[in-house]
Amino acid sequence: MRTSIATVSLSGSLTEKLTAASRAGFDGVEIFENDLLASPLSPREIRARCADLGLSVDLYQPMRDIEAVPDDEFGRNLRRARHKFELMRELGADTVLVCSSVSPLAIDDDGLAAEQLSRLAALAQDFGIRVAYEALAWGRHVSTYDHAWRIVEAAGHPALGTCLDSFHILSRGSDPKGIEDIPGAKIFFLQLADAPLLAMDVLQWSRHYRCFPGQGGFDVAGLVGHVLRTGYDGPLSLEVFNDVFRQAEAGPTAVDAHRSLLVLQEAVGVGELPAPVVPTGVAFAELVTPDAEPVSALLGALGFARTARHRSKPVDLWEQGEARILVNTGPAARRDGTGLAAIGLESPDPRAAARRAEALLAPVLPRRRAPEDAPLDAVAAPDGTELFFCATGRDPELPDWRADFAEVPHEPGSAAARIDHLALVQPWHQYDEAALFHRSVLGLHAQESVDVADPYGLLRSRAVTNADGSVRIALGVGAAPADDTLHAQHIALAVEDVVAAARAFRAAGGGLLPIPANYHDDLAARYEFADGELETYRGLGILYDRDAGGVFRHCYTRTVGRVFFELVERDPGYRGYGAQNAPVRLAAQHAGRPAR
Ligand SMILES: O=C(O)c1ccc(O)c(O)c1
Ligand SMILES: [Mg+2]
Repeated sequence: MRTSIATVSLSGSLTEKLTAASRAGFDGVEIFENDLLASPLSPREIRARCADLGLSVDLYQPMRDIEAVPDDEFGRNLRRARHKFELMRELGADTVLVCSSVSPLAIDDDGLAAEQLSRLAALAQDFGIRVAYEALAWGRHVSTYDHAWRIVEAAGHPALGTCLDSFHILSRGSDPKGIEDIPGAKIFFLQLADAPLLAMDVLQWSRHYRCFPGQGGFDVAGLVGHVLRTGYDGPLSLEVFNDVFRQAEAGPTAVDAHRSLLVLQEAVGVGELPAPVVPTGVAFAELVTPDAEPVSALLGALGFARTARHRSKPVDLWEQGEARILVNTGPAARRDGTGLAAIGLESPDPRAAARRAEALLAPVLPRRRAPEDAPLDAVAAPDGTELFFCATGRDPELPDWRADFAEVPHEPGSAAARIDHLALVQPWHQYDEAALFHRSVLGLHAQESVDVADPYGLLRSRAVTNADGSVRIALGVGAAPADDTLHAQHIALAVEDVVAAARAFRAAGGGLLPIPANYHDDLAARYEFADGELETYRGLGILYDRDAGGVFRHCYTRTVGRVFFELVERDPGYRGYGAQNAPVRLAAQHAGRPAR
């Protein structure tokens, strides 16, 4: 289907918005009047720019407070409309959106509304323009889509149809099934937006919190299904008022937006995307560091052995049980400092996984870094993390990343560990995008978002997982840029006995994050422990959580650069990540930071 986006959904000048929409692959745009008014380009020049960019002008909007008013007022409205229709002719836009009136002058009289809209449509028709009437959820007398349709139907003018907007329909709790009672040819336009489920005034909700389909709590795909069954054949158009997107760079937002429509079309059974290939485990996590020494010391104390070295690059492989960490001291590290740069995901079909990612607009990374390297499929996540699709030692037909590594002499490791989860820091404006990306590109399931108090801000975190929990990625975002997200990036290792692992780590010279005594005093109030158990936790800085499925015990290492490790002992039924304890952890990490 054709895809379109309202210019209000993107940041920047009108030309920046148009360029971003075109680059991301949209077919058309809805031009918001304010964007046009503020543009130095004339309507004709805007039309030419859109044509150059391969964009059609699918809608001009909005016209407000037109209908159901006293006759003299309506006369003035028609005069205003004539001006706009002349402008639209220059602009090359053939459909105008009219929002249901919010004016105190509007009269609660459907007959009058129908008659005046019909007169407006007659004028529009002279200009070759169609009028699409939309019910705003906060309209004065018309606030539901079925009401707007009844008025359009009563008007009975060929140049008058309705515009459906998923936000207005779903925020009001209207049943979208009734859409199927509208003839598709009378649905002149379809605007799509999702939103998080919030209990707030609907106007504020609409103007500040809309998001792209799949990023909120509405069943937008279900609504689109109803619309398609009417025979609607216009574009799927995104109209998203969102405070974050207003500030974020238009280019990435437009890509995010277009991805949401690709996923939506897949959900309603139109368009063709390669099927998701869900990862089945974590092959490795890759740290980059300009200084291998502290990272090696940390890994050594955690029980990892350096088992192999890359044949052509400054990359070491460290292993412990099933957990594998690559330590890369190449050029990227000198630029970015110590951090988590890449994740290897076990994939049943690495090529197909990459094809889906590419179809969903993920940047594809070169398959071969050097002529002698194994050809690996990899893409970049929105936060820049490189995702490698791996087949580790599974199939001689598939390239194995380990073939690039030559074993080095090492002691056999004793401890058993695997990667329980990885926590990534998202850019502040890409939290929703990150969840949609991991869900749609990787086929992971997104858990509820949790808010965690940080002494200097708020951390929001949302985990994406596969069905058996062998892939768990926590996507976090801090309120404050850069500095306060310092302590969110980490690698959590699942161990069989966290007490033994913490003791061994400490005995090997590792530094555990100290946890305040108040925390353990509170644990004593909340739970009953065996004799000495709590004292053990207190001594090691082990935190404790419990849900219906079981117990979670965990502790943290000191931070190196932007990354730290967590040791976790998870009962199989426990689903969380100890979010309950995260404020204490964050405070302890801040307290332990060198003074600035
Ligand atoms: O918030 C508004 O005023 C507004 C304007 C035009 C729309 O299409 C809409 O859904 C909302
Ligand atoms: Mg709308």
